[in-house]
Amino acid sequence: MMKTRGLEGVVATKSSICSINDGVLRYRGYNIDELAECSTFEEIIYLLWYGRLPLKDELMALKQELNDHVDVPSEMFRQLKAYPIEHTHPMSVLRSAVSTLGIFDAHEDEMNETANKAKALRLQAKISTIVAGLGRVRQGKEPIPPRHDLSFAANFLYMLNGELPSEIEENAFNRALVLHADHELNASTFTARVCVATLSDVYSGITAAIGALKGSLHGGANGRVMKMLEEIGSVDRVEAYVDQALKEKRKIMGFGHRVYKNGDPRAKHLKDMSYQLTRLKNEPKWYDISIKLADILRERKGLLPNVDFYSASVYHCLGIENELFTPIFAVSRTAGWIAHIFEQYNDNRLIRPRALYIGPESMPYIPIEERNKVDII
Ligand SMILES: CC(=O)SCCNC(=O)CCNC(=O)[C@H](O)C(C)(C)COP(=O)(O)OP(=O)(O)OC[C@H]1O[C@@H](n2cnc3c(N)ncnc32)[C@H](O)[C@@H]1OP(=O)(O)O
Ligand SMILES: O=C([O-])CC(=O)C(=O)O
Repeated sequence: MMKTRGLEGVVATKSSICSINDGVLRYRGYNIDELAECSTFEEIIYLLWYGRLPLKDELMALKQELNDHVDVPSEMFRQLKAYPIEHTHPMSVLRSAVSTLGIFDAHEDEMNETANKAKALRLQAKISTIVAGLGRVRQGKEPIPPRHDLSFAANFLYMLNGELPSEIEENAFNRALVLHADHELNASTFTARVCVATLSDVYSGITAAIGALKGSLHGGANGRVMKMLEEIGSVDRVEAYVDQALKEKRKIMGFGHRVYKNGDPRAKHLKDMSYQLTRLKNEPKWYDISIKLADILRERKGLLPNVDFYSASVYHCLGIENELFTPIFAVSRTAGWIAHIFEQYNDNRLIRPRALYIGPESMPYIPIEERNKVDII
């Protein structure tokens, strides 16, 4: 029986989508550094789903298809407004919204490659509209209908902020989407694969994955990073904050990683973007606090920033509220989840491990009339 806590180091499946070897992250063999510099999120969707980079016309066709499906049923937003949004985390709303989207899809339970690809496309296009609309509704504003002529990144920022992003903003958001798109067998991807390995549908797989991404040990850390930076407030308060947190044995959000022990290769890109955007928006303190925090944690605990750390100040500078950071992570990771769902369907076997039972054995059943505490504990 396997006894590794949290399945650390366990190889649970074969995959040709994403690799992490010697601290180097690759999508389908392409180094993340090169993809972050050169590619668009639409290209990454193609790469993850179809296994190779697209040709020009293939990329055009994918962009067209995404744009064709970017509208969501008006009923979706009516439902969204009916949720008690003021006191519900947007990840919970998103979890319900994606599940609802499945209900509106007449082909939800159709199980063949063509139908699954069509559902994936609809989901990837619409999840962006839902998250941007949710961001608006949370601020008491009306959702803005998507445009059909913009890049994935620009359309999201347009639907959220009501104005076209600058080139710098569009590029930064595109790069963040590229960097978050997939990450081997992380907890939410594993969840999606377990779900669809029962031959459940794509919407169920993504809904399950959203539930897993929400947690603070996973994607839920990014919003909490910004909350922490705000709580710290200035560079001269960083040291005292870290001392107190470590004394109370609190986890510092955005640091540490199960797989990377010498640093997350995505963090340096987000760090550069954080520097650029905090200067551009005249809010340098978020970067300065982040740098000091990272220096102290490296010195004291050998802990290094993960993908969630610098993405916080990046999103903040793009005018996005903290609570929407994790839903945005989900918009990007949907590309990876879907690639893994396809891979799972293509060579499926039910995922059903065993547990090492450590509870009591051979307990005699005592009828309730005769039961007392001593007999049952
Ligand atoms: C997209 C993503 O999911 S990236 C991860 C996002 N999550 C976070 O940023 C939350 C903060 N980080 C963490 O909780 C962890 O580092 C995780 C969940 C990412 C990895 O967890 P694990 O691989 O299980 O490592 P584990 O929690 O056992 O940590 C090992 C040691 O480092 C410490 N440690 C790890 N991360 C942190 C942290 N962020 N702050 C303080 N201490 C930490 C642990 O307390 C533990 O110390 P101990 O051995 O003295 O008990
Ligand atoms: O791989 C992990 O465990 C978490 C992570 O960084 C991600 O999902 O991007």
